[in-house]
Amino acid sequence: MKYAIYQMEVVAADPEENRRRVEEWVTETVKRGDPDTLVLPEMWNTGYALDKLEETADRKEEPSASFLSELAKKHQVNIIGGSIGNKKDGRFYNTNLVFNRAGERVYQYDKIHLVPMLNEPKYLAGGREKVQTFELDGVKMGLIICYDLRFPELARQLALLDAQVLHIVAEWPSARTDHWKYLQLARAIENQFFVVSCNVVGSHEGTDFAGNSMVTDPWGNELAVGSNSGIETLRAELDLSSVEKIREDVPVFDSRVPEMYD
Ligand SMILES: NC(=O)CCC(=O)C(=O)O
Repeated sequence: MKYAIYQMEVVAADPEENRRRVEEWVTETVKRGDPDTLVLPEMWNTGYALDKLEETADRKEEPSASFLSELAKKHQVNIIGGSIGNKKDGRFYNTNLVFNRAGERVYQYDKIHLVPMLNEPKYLAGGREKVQTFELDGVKMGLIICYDLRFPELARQLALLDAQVLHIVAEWPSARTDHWKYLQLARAIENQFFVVSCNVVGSHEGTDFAGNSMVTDPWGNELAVGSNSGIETLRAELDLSSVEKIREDVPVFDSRVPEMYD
């Protein structure tokens, strides 16, 4: 499966401009290569201007859901739609959306863990639905959002549901770049699946974002890494047969003793 990842700069509180950037990137990226799956970052519509969500956030995933669905259908490409600032049932959420090549929404997830360092608990409600897998082109996959990466239980839950690829969409600050990179390697190695991440660059109100979007294979090899501060398209091709091979060579899942952990 061929990936293209948009390490973008999000304009805080300007969803229209961000949609323009995403549409231009999707069109150019599909024209220049032949990706199967595109990946966008966290909160790509509103950025981290959380005090402006009343004016800028989607309402029940619109207009982002229709926008992404149309792009997926038009270009016949799967889209891991990062996440969006989203209002539903009177509260704001950090909501992920995934679309297949037919433009069908195959997954939706609200970020569970709210990050205190970016004031999320003051403005957002945390999702309370368990993570699930979804399928794109017959491959089982999972997704978590940024701070969720620090909670290994989520990634393990997805591995136990047989995910072959974990996506992480993020706006991770450069103050903790090492954590961002090492935690991804750990999640890939301990769960023996691919980890595909998409972070942003640029800054908002004194917080610089770390770039370093990554593709890591189930052995912990880095197949692609973005720069610290450049707007970039990362491309990588995943050989999904390596998941089974590595799980045979180092049979972690057969060696588990779940009654000792639960
Ligand atoms: N957007 C985020 O969730 C940032 C997470 C973060 O800064 C950290 O875990 O450190």
